[in-house]
Amino acid sequence: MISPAQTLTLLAAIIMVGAIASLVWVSLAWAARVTPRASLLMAGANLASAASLALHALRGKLPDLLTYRLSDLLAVLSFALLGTAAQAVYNRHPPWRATAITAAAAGALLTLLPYDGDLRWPARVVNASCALLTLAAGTAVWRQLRAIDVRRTPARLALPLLLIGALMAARGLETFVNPGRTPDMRLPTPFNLAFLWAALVLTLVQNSTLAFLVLMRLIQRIERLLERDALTDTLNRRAFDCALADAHAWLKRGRGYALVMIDMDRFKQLNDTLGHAAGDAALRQMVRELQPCLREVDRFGRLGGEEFCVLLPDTDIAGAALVAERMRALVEAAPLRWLEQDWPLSASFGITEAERGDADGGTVMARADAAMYRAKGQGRNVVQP
Ligand SMILES: Nc1nc2c(ncn2[C@@H]2O[C@H](COP(=O)(O)OP(=O)(O)OP(=O)(O)O)[C@@H](O)[C@H]2O)c(=O)[nH]1
Repeated sequence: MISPAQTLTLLAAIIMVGAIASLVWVSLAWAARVTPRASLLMAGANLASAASLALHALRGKLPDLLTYRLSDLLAVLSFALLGTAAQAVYNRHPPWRATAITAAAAGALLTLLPYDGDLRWPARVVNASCALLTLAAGTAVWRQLRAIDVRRTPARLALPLLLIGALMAARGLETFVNPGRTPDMRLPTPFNLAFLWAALVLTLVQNSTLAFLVLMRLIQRIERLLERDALTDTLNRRAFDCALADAHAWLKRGRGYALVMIDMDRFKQLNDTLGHAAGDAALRQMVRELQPCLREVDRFGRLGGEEFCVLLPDTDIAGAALVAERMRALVEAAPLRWLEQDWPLSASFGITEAERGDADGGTVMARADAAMYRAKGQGRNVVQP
C-alpha cells in the first residue's frame, strides 16, 4: 500500500535537489567561471524545475492559476533550458531556435487550454513537449560528444538526457492508459511512485553528468593552454617535441613523416624598423596564412623566435616540397599591412624526410634545420631539401 507521504517526500526531495543544484551551478558560473553560459542555463533549468514542482505540490493551497498553469509553463521552460545547457557545454552558441519554437508552441497551448475538469490535455502537452525537447537535445549532445573525442568524453554521457526524455514520454502515455485519472504527481499510485523515484535519480545523474562534462571541458582548456604558444597559437616547443617523438616511434612501425623548417627572413630588420608589435603581427599573419596548407593530422609548432616547424605524417620528401613551396608562395604573396604601409614578408624553408637510420626526431629536425640554413645561404625565400 502506497501512502501519500511517500510521493510527497519524493517530490520534496526532487525540489531540494533542484534548488541546491541551481545554487551550485550559479557559483560555478560566477565564482569559478566554468563554461558560464552552460552553467547559468543549468541553474535556470534546476530553478524552474524546482519552482514548477513546488507549485504542483501546493495544489489546493495556492490559487489554481499558479499551481496548475504556471507550474506547467515552468516545467516546459526548465526542460528547454536543460536541453540548451547540455548542448552549450561544448558549443558556445547552441542551436536554440527549434527549442524556442517548441517551448513557445507548448506555452501557447498551455495558455489557451482550459484547466477545469479534464486535465489530461494540458498534461499531454507538457509531457510531450518536455519529452521532445530532451530527446532532441540528448541526440544532439550524443552527436557532439562523438564528434569531439570518443575516448575522453564518451557519447554515452548523453544517455541521462535521453532517459529523461523517455520518462516524460512515459508520463504522457500514462494519460492514455489511465484516462480516468487526474494527472497529479502527489497521488499515491504505483506509476507516480516509480516516476518520482526515476525523476529523483535522473535529476541527480543529469546534474552530475553535466558537471563532469564541464570539468572535462575545463581540463581540455588547461591542457590546450599548456601546449600552445601564446602569441601564435601554434604548438609550443615542448608539445612539438612530443609530437615529433610520437611520429618517430611510428616510423619504426613503417609510418614515415617529413619536416618543414620555416624561418622568417630579415625579421630583425622588420622589428627594428616597424617595432616589436609589427613583428608580432607578422608572426601571427604568417601562421594564419599557412594554416590552410595543413591537414588535420599535421602539427605546426613554434620552436622559438621566428622559427617554426611543420610535422607532416605519412609524407615523403616530394610531398613536403609541394607543401613548403605552397607555403613559401603564400608568405611572399601577403605583405604585412602596418600603419598604411606594406612591408614585404618572406621565409626560408628547409625540408627533410625521416629515414629508418635516424636515431630520433632530433636528428631529423637537425637535418631540416641545416636545409633551412642552406636556403638562407641561397639568398632566402626558397625551399631547400
Ligand atoms: N616581434 C618579435 N620579434 C621576435 C620574437 N622572437 C624573436 N624575435 C626577434 O626576431 C629577430 C631574429 O633575428 P635574426 O635571428 O637575426 O634573424 P633575421 O633578422 O630574420 O635574419 P635571417 O633569418 O638571416 O633572415 C630578433 O631581432 C629577435 O629579437 C617575437 O616573439 N616577436
